[in-house]
Amino acid sequence: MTSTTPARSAAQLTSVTKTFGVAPQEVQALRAITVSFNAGEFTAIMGPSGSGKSTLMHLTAGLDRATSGQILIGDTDITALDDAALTVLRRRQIGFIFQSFNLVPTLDAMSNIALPFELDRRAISPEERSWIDRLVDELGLRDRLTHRPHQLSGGQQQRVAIARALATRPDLIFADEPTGALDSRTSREVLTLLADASTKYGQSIAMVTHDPVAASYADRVLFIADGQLVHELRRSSAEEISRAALELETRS
Ligand SMILES: Nc1ncnc2c1ncn2[C@@H]1O[C@H](COP(=O)(O)OP(=O)(O)OP(=O)(O)O)[C@@H](O)[C@H]1O
Repeated sequence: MTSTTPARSAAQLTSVTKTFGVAPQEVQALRAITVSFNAGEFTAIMGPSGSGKSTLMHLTAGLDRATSGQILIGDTDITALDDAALTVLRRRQIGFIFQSFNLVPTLDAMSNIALPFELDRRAISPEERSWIDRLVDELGLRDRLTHRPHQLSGGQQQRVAIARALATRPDLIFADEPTGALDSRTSREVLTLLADASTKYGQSIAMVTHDPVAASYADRVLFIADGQLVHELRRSSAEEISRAALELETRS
């Protein structure tokens, strides 16, 4: 993308708040957050434990509802959608990579990868088939396709989860600590693949991580503290990201 091309927003949050529970026990998990995730951009989300990272991701992905504010996915205001419409939008436009992989234990690797199509009750087109073939090869899963999750290593399970999230080429991908369970070599492969998905295929990736090395693969890093956006860095080294995180922690 050149600097003259206006960035297309894959998701836009405006003054989004999220409150859990009721007074006097209520928790303000997000406090009037305004942020956009552009198409083709890889964003890392960092912040201390309990700062609201997962909540931000879950609301933007339509897995939970905001207390107030507006969330656009593409041009659609998801805060105005009913649950059925939200489920369809999520299935078609959003991919998830959870820390726990969320693979179906009774299905083999290929069936897990094809699950989003199955759930959407549609056949895989020839074009999609060749894309999936490519993912399978790039992720080194070719000789593991008939294995079920318990027959795969943690890193292989994570790669199946990543192939599944990318298979339908969703506009937006959310990843919660995607490299948490991986060794450093597999982590690098996974992060490179996520970065490629954004640059080569225009997908918008939002990744929650505690790891400055993982965050250094992103185009920008958002720092959240106490439910608010407190800092943002453009592409930075792991050292710069660590330093910023440390400064923000000592400030609070
Ligand atoms: N379902 C819930 N009910 C009540 N409080 C919640 C709920 N989910 C999150 N919270 C609270 O909201 C705040 C933000 O939580 P969140 O999980 O978004 O933080 P996080 O930054 O992702 O933390 P971590 O890095 O530890 O995963 C925390 O104080 C948490 O206890």
